[in-house]
Amino acid sequence: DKKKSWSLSDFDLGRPLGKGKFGNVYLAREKESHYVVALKVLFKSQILDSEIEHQVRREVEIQCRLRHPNILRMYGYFHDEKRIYLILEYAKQGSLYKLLKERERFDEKTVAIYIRDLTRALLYCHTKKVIHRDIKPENLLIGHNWELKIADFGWSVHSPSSRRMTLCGTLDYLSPEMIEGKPHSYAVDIWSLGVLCYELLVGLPPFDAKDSHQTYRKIRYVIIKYPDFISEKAKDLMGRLLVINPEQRLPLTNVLQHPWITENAPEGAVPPAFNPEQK
Ligand SMILES: COc1ccc(/C=N/Nc2[nH]nc(C)c2C(=O)Nc2cccc(NC(C)=O)c2)cc1
Repeated sequence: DKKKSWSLSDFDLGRPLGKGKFGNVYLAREKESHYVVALKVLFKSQILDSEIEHQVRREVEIQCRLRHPNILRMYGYFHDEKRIYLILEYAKQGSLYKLLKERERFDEKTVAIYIRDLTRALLYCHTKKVIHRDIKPENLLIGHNWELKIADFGWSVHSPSSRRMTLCGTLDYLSPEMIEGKPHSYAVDIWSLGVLCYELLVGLPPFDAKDSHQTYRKIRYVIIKYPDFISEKAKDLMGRLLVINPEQRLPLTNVLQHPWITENAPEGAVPPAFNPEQK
């Protein structure tokens, strides 16, 4: 419940789920209800040194307000003298990044389901005036029933924004306007939807290159090669998302009506269970 103020003594701590730059994520169980959560522990010292306090504050205020089946819930937060603790939903299967590494790439029906669910989550975010700005496999978690959850709103902002991004992590998902430091809007999430669709189908991001200059160049001129196993309809959708001019990108509502989505992810279709032995 919202009123309660939480503290570490309310939880039994479990195994570490992952180690991040600013702290670690632990499996945890609330003592009274036995409810299982993920506790993201951030070190205040690290946050103050990196001057990302505003970013953490924004991540909390945004993620606490969002309620959607494909967005990882934040139930609350608390802090002690050294650390900030974010009480997050536990997504059992881990990151889509891990799953993609294990399976190399996914079939078109699975990818269409993930793109459908992600599009619905982004539509919801955009109605709440939130741009995620950092959609990539590392920031997408997979729940108990293999459903996709957008996590890590550390980079999200209230639109419109032209906040300079210190470029950390992969460049592969940056849109042309973000590379040029131009004011950007919701359309950056539409661009990254196209990048993600390609990477899930192929196993490599579309603008992958040996160095960042080549990646920049490929992004700015949208230089993409589609392997021949990609269907015409999938290519058509990606071609309408990976468009230089943000205004000309396919609006999210039209993504849900695209034939590749309606034919491969019909209403009610759910992601397949990935059994470890299924290769
Ligand atoms: C290493 O194998 C793993 C298998 C499953 C998990 C599940 N993580 N689930 C989560 N639920 N809510 C949150 C937040 C998380 C989470 O942050 N996971 C996480 C964090 C950092 C790295 C990873 N790594 C992987 C491989 O998933 C997962 C985490 C690790």
